[in-house]
This record gives sequence, C-alpha cells and structure tokens, in this order.
Amino acid sequence: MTIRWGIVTSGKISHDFVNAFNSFPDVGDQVIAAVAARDKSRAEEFAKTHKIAKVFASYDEMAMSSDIDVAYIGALNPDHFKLSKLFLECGKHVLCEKPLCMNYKETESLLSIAKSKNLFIMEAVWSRFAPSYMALEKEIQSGKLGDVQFVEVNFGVPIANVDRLRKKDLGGSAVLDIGIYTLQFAQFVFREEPVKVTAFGEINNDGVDVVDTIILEYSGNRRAVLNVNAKIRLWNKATVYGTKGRVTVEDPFHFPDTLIHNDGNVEKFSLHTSNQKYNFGNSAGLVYQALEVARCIKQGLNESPRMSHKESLLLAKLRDMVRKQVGVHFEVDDKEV
Ligand SMILES: NC(=O)C1=CN([C@@H]2O[C@H](COP(=O)(O)OP(=O)(O)OC[C@H]3O[C@@H](n4cnc5c(N)ncnc54)[C@H](OP(=O)(O)O)[C@@H]3O)[C@@H](O)[C@H]2O)C=CC1
Ligand SMILES: O=C1OC[C@@H](O)[C@H](O)[C@H]1O
Repeated sequence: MTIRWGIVTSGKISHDFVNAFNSFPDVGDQVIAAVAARDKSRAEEFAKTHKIAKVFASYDEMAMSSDIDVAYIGALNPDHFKLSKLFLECGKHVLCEKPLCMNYKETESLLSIAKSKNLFIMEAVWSRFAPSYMALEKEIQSGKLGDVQFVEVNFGVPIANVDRLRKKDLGGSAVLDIGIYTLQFAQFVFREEPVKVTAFGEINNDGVDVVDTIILEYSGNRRAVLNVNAKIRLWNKATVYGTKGRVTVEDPFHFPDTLIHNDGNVEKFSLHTSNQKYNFGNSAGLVYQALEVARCIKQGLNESPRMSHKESLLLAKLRDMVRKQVGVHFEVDDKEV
C-alpha cells in the first residue's frame, strides 16, 4: 500500500518537510503525490521546485480528491483546526504542524472528529522521532541517572518580528511556536501531568507573548524550568538531572544530534546530509515523523504512541495555562468550537 502525501500550503515548513522527505535514503512505500495552496500559481511553483506530480487549485479540491491518503498541514496556527477538520471530514489522515490547534477546546474537538472517522491524526512534534530522543529515553529508563529530579530547557530564537509570531491574528505566541518544544521535553521526561504550573513573561503591543518563563512542578517535588524567548537566541539545550548524574541534550534540543552523557561521553547522531536548502535548523529530521505516520496508517492505528492524542491534549492544556498566567487571550478562546 503506497502512502500518498498531500502537502497543504507552499510555505517554509512545507518546503522543509518535502526536502527532508525527498532527500532521505529510504522512505519506504510513500510518495509526495500532490500540493495545494491558497493560490494555484504558488502551488504550481512549489510543485515545479519539488517535482510533485499533481497540483490542486485549492485545499478543498485536494481534500475531496482520491489522489492522496494523508495531508501534511503546513499552514499558520489559526488554520490548523479548520484545515485538519476539512481533510479528516474528506476521509484523509492528517499530520498537522505544531501546535495542533490554538487551544484545548479546538484540540479536543479535532481529535474527537478523527476518532469518529477512525482516521489517523498527529501533532507534528517531530522531536519525538529523533534518534537522539530514543537514546535519551533509553538512558533515563536505564537508571544510570538515578531518580530524575530536575529538568531545565532553553529555547530562544530571535523571531519576535516575524509576522506569524508577533501578530495575534496570525496565531502569534512564543509558547505556541517554540515554548511547545520545552513543554514536550519536560513531559517526555516526567510522563505525568504537572501538579502545578507557574508562568510569567513579556507580551508585545499586540498582546502576544514573546518571553515566557515556565515552572512545572511534578509529584515528589520534581521540577522543570523552561525558558522561552522569541527576542534573543539562547543556548538551546536541555539538561536532565537525576540523583546519580545528568545528561545534556545539546543545541538544538528540539531536534538534537548530540547527547552529552554523565560520564562525559559525547554521543553523536548524524542526520542525512544533502545539498537541500532548508529554512529551519536540522529540518532534515522532519522525515522521521513521516516514517512514523506511514507505519501507524499501515497498522491501522489512529495515533502514534510516541506523540499520542493524550499528549497533544495535555500540551494544549499546559499552553492554555501558560497563556492565561502570562496574559495572552485569543478571540478563538471565547468561541464554541
Ligand atoms: N517543525 C518545525 O520545525 C517548524 C514548524 N513550523 C510550523 O509551521 C507552520 C507554518 O510556519 P511557516 O512555514 O514558517 O509559515 P509561512 O509564513 O511560510 O506560511 C505558511 C503558509 O501559511 C499561509 N499563509 C501565509 N500568510 C498567511 C496569512 N496572512 N493568512 C492566511 N494564510 C497565510 C500560506 O499558505 P499558502 O502557501 O497556501 O498560500 C503560507 O505558505 C506554523 O504552524 C509553525 O508552527 C514553522 C517552522 C518550523
Ligand atoms: O517549530 C519551530 O522551530 C524552529 C523555530 O524557528 C520556528 O519558529 C518554530 O515554528
């Protein structure tokens, strides 16, 4: 069974996703079959660049076609719910860029639509499929670190002036865009809902958070301190501390290629290099989530155990809690879904 992908939008991350896919040595029985954009000429240009066979004049046309099995949604945050819903209702599986939705309400509604249609959907938290994350999980579960007590993560990228980050109507929010990675890292380590969330930050003149400091408290007085910054570049690493030692996930922790173990051993994970031009760091790693999507679809799964619906719901809940404390409110928060 060939898995046929339909790329939704001709944007930067769509470019990176297709580049990562096409440059990977073996994607198995999968193909990038089609693309749709708001404007057909942009879709045609995208298709020409990436040698994609089919171009659709609109998202709706591709959703209704029988030419694709799964949609990759590379749209702006406010359109994730609407477009994922469109493709699900047309019987297509979905891989939607993070954040899956603007808030918990949308996330819950979208996941229940997928369940009712018996279709696969996943939030593209691509970090979870990094080979280095598999190694990190093994290290934590091995007991070498002892009992994990503390996690610290930094994610700072100077993107506060990018429209989709700084404008509320485009879904701008540091915690939605980059803070999600710090939250998912803490959840990857602790695997339980925090008992307390404390957050404070800085908002811009559009009411969008550009800096967030988040403290997650877990059972047994375990903690995570997350520094999120859309104004300046930070040393974007994550460290997991236990009673017997620590492991550091080097920059960029959100898709790392280096782990520094407690004994000082530096473990490297090479990404397939190619002459592709990417918009974002380590984007060659975007392919690993696509391999997982295909595996799950072929096994008839509705979700991936590595980035489950429960996890997406919890991440949405935590983002809502952070936004409330920092003072960021979206119009969509007042709407019934
Ligand atoms: N996984 C990762 O590493 C990354 C993930 N992302 C995520 O990907 C998504 C897109 O980010 P990115 O690719 O940088 O975004 P872009 O600025 O490239 O825009 C993506 C697409 O959104 C549509 N769009 C652009 N402006 C508007 C607008 N004003 N109103 C409505 N639609 C618009 C266009 O679709 P069309 O082509 O159809 O016209 C565009 O191609 C975000 O949700 C972000 O969180 C982003 C960067 C990295
Ligand atoms: O997902 C992402 O990762 C890298 C950031 O630069 C980008 O803004 C964000 O969307």
